[in-house]
Amino acid sequence: MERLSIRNFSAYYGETQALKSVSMEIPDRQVLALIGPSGCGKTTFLRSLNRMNDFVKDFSVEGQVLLDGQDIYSPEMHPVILRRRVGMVFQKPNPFTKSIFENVAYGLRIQGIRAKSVLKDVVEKSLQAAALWDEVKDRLDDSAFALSGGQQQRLCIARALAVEPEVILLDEPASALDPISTARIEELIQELKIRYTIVIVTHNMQQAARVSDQTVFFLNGEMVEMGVTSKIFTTPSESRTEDYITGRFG
Ligand SMILES: Nc1ncnc2c1ncn2[C@@H]1O[C@H](COP(=O)(O)OP(=O)(O)OP(=O)(O)O)[C@@H](O)[C@H]1O
Repeated sequence: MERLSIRNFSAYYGETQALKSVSMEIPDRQVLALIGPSGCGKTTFLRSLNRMNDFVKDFSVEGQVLLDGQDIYSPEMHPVILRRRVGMVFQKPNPFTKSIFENVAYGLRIQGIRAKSVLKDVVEKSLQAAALWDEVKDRLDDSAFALSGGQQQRLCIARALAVEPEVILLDEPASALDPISTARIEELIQELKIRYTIVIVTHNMQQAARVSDQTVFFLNGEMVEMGVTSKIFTTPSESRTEDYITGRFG
């Protein structure tokens, strides 16, 4: 079953068209990797899935993004609730200037949840799901900035998980991390897909091949091809995909 359906979706920054009538079905509980050369529209596409682009002046869209059948750009969809359902983790870890505990509890606090027992429970579960609990359980009151970059990124993932999203968007989540931290994030993605739908932008083709079930290749705002990752990386249907993955351009 698909979690997200994208139908003839175009996006514009003013007059500049960044996405050209993209259509795809994003299945539930799988990892979808978005690949393509710089400027092809990967980030624009990712940020369109939880309306992060609403903050960009003169940004506009055409077509539809359906989350469980509901158009996320319809007036009935509240962007704050949408972003709770479709969480996002950015390229550079961006913890808040708060304790480890309060970073994870943040989303619940803004929902008005105050009960200590509930907060503690959710913080522990989220940190466990983000594979960080064992490293931080004895110092939850320390500043988030006392953590390493890789730990901070897992903290940001825990923060996203705490509000129980359905979809997690990852924008090059490991590009600022060392190889060991990167491997941990990749392992974590494999664990998370049991429960969540994951969409990841990556410049690292080996990473896309390792972590994703399906891969989509973008070029100049156009979706060239989408398919099972092993097929895209071995026998793509389109010569433009082949040129890119074999390093002939991009
Ligand atoms: N805030 C913005 N204002 C105007 N144009 C933008 C903005 N953000 C992106 N663009 C343009 O939209 C197009 C797609 O950019 P986007 O960032 O989505 O590409 P990308 O594939 O994620 O690139 P990269 O791999 O370099 O991050 C580019 O032509 C870019 O210049």
